[in-house]
Amino acid sequence: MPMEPDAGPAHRGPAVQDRYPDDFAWCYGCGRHNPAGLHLKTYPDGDETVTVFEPRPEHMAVPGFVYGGLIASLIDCHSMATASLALYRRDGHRLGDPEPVPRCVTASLKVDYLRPTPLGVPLTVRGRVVELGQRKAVVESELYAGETLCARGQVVAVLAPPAMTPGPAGAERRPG
Ligand SMILES: CCCCCCCC/C=C\CCCCCCCC(=O)SCCNC(=O)CCNC(=O)[C@H](O)C(C)(C)COP(=O)(O)OP(=O)(O)OC[C@H]1O[C@@H](n2cnc3c(N)ncnc32)[C@H](O)[C@@H]1OP(=O)(O)O
Repeated sequence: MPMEPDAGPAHRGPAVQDRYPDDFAWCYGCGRHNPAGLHLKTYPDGDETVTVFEPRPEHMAVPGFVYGGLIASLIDCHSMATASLALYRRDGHRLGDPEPVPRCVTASLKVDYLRPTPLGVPLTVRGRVVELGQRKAVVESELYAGETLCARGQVVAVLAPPAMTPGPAGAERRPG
């Protein structure tokens, strides 16, 4: 049976971030072109999305626990990708289609830190769209360490204006 292009993370098709336009793929959290970035990858999983990331020792808050800013970054980039995928699907596309996935920017990011997040284990972020507008999506994401729910985010994503270009024309692009 042919592999469904967005049938879920088990199939390891393209990640949402693999399909952002090149000019918009420099984000510190998830830009595939940013050599110093975290390179987060978000995959569809049915009506949800999933990102798995194992924090490094330098992502420490206190020994043994993850820095809250990293947790916010995971929820932010994962939720943007979730919103982008929902807008892409709403336009009739599936991940793997040749058209690039539209890029969203974060309008609002709220994170509830429910319990300390341990270092040394992979973290899983799961997200779902709870409101989809013409240019806007509201996404709820949950971050787990193993089976333990450690943080929950609510994020408002807005479609980036298509005509805008990042940085001066012709300039060499640098991350940051
Ligand atoms: C890196 C900065 C990029 C800035 C943009 C550059 C151009 C795009 C180029 C390339 C895109 C790729 C870039 C990669 C990005 C990587 C991810 C990040 O790190 S993002 C960085 C942090 N985020 C910002 O810096 C956004 C700054 N804010 C804004 O630019 C505007 O406020 C923006 C675009 C978010 C909205 O402005 P409006 O004038 O286009 O649209 P309105 O009408 O105000 O809002 C649209 C809908 O969103 C709701 N909304 C807006 N702000 C909200 C808020 N704070 N809370 C709740 N809802 C909000 C509104 O109520 C409205 O909802 P209703 O359609 O009426 O239902």
